[in-house]
Order: sequence, then C-alpha cells, then structure tokens
Amino acid sequence: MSTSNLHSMIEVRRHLHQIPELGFQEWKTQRYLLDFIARLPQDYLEVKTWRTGILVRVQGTVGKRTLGWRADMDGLPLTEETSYDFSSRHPGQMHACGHDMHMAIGLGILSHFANNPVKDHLLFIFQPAEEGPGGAEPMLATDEFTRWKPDQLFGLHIGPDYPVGTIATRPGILFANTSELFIDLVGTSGHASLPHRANDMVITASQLAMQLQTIVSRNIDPLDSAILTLGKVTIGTKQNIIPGSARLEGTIRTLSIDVMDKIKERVSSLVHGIEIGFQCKASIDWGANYCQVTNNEALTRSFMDWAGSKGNVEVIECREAMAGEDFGYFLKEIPGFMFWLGVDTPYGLHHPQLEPDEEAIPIAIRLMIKYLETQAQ
Ligand SMILES: CC(=O)N[C@@H](CCC[C@H](N)C(=O)O)C(=O)O
Repeated sequence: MSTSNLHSMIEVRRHLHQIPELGFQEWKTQRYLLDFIARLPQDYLEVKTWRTGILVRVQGTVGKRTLGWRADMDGLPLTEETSYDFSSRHPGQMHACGHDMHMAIGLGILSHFANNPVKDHLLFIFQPAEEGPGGAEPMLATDEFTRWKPDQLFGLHIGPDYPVGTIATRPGILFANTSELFIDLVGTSGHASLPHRANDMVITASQLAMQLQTIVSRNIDPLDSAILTLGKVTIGTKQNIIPGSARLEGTIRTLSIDVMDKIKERVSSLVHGIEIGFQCKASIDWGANYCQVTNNEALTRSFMDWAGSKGNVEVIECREAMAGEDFGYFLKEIPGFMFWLGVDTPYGLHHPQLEPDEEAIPIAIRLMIKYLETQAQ
C-alpha cells in the first residue's frame, strides 16, 4: 500500500469520528463502510451484513484456511470536548474509545488485500455494539459467521498509555471479565419537611453505595484483582422533595469467574440487607456480561517475537487490563490475540478529550498487512 493511500485512511477515520453511533444503531457507519468497500476491486470480495455489522471475505488463491481481523464500530454516550475541527456531529455521542481508528485500520488492511489476495481466505469483521449490549456473542452464532468462521482471529485496541510505534500485549489473559450492574431502589417520596412519612432513597442509595465499596476491600483476596465501580446514580427531582426511588449503575471487573461470582453473591446479600434495613424494594439487573479476553499463548508469543524483529514496532509485554472487550467471546472459540496499539494521549479511553495520535493508523495497517502476508499459507 502506498504511503499516500495509507495516510488517506486518516481522512477515513476523521469522517467516521464525526458520525459516532451507539450499539446496534450504527446505520450511518455501516452505510459509510459499505460504500467504501463497494469502491474496492470486487473480484475477490464477498460481503454480508448482520444487523449493523459487516462481514467481508477476501477469497484466497488457495483458500485452505481463513484468517480473521476484527474492528468494532460503536461510539459512546458522551459529549465531545476535543480540539478537533472534525468533532462529532451527533450531540451527546462520541468515538471516545477509538473505534473510529479501529474501523479505519480495518478498511486499510482490507483495501490492500482486495487488490492483493493471499493464499488463505481473509475475513474482515466489522462488529457493532462492543460498548454494550455486546455484538460479538450474537454475531458468532449467526449462519453468516459460522459459514466463514476463521481459523485464527486478530484484533487491536488503541492504547493511550503507549507511545506511537509501540504495541503492547501478552500471552494469556489481556482483558477482564465484566458485568454491568443496575440496582433499582423503591421507597416512598414525600415533602422535605415530613421525613418521617417518607422513605428517603437518597439516604438508602448512599448507604448502599458505601457498602458496595466494602466488597473488594473486605471480601476479596487482596491477591486477586477486582473492581466495582458505580458510574451513575440517579435520584430525585427537586431540593425540597424526598425522592422515593433511586437507580445505581455500575460495572464489575475481575480476572477470574470465581471472583466475579463471589462479588455478585455479595452484591445480592447487601442489596437484600438494604431492603430489610431500609424497608424498601430493591432489584438487581446484571446487564451485559463479557468474558475475559484470553490471548492464545503460542500465537501471541510468536506474533510478539515477529513484530519486534520484522514488524517495525517496539513490542511491550504488558500486564492485564481491567477493561472489558467482547472480543473475548471470539477468542473463546477461535485461537488468536488482541494487542494495544500505542496512540500516546494524556486522556484515557472514554474521556471527552481523547485525541489519539493518528500516525498510529498507517503503522498498524503496515504491521498487519505484513503479518497476514507472512501467515497466509
Ligand atoms: C475497552 C473498553 O473500554 N471496553 C468497555 C467495554 C464495556 C463493558 C461493559 N459494557 C461494562 O461496562 O461492564 C469497558 O468499559 O471496559
């Protein structure tokens, strides 16, 4: 791929950045990707859509195996605060997790192979709803995916903490198990001056929030990794009304299923205790659950060795991250790996000022073209 073609993928990323859409609503994004794919030489391409996702197969010249590449597509419900002149045109929605970069990189690799097929088939997966409710698991079960199921599968995630020109990964667990957490509390609303006639959910929700924070510190072995974060609490309408309902929303992260089960058991007990102690009704919804991302040991080790010597990038063996990724569902069934792509920005993922260094786009495209060419038999 020529240098100017590689850099044109930065423009593609900028376009995608302006049209972030939430999980399973990525219709404009899908349209843009399909139009881009339609402009490529079609001789070796087969394209299928599934909901807002897309599968593109590049037929191999021999086609004994299929190697896959996955990019996720959705944005986040977040108001952008970057300095970009190509910022989001969708109020309250932003590509703050780098999926715009992931798609541009996927299209760049695909463009090369649409012009230069290799022996193996290649499958490009554009997957919706990674941020929730999760597109990987249902996509895996589709007839379209089953027919083209890859023998090996790879993917990346932008890594704000790593310099451009580096990648970071590890054999084994890379990302955590996750469970969403939604707790609804129902008491009795009332006049601010008559607290004895109401059942105040501000006090109840505050107590519960504090109790939930004792689980990791007091019930989990300090040598295990676990997080329980409450990211949103919704209570009340006005300063002089005692609110009769509250909703707490959060996420649980662990590096083992046993620890996840233990935390859920403790959440259930504490919520039950709150019901009794505060004479309210409470319900728990565990939302979307993602399984951990486990990189195949042998493939990852050999990729790391190869990338360090022939891939023109510096390879860092990193620690596990407590982020979640539904790519884990693919890797449960298909050997492969995911890696962090260094994009060097002070603002982390899900931050409204996230501005990943776009020079990482051509680096990733070049790296993966070379790797897939080396692998394709
Ligand atoms: C890489 C990344 O930031 N992924 C998200 C995935 C969402 C997981 C799920 N919906 C949850 O919040 O539990 C993350 O937040 O880690």
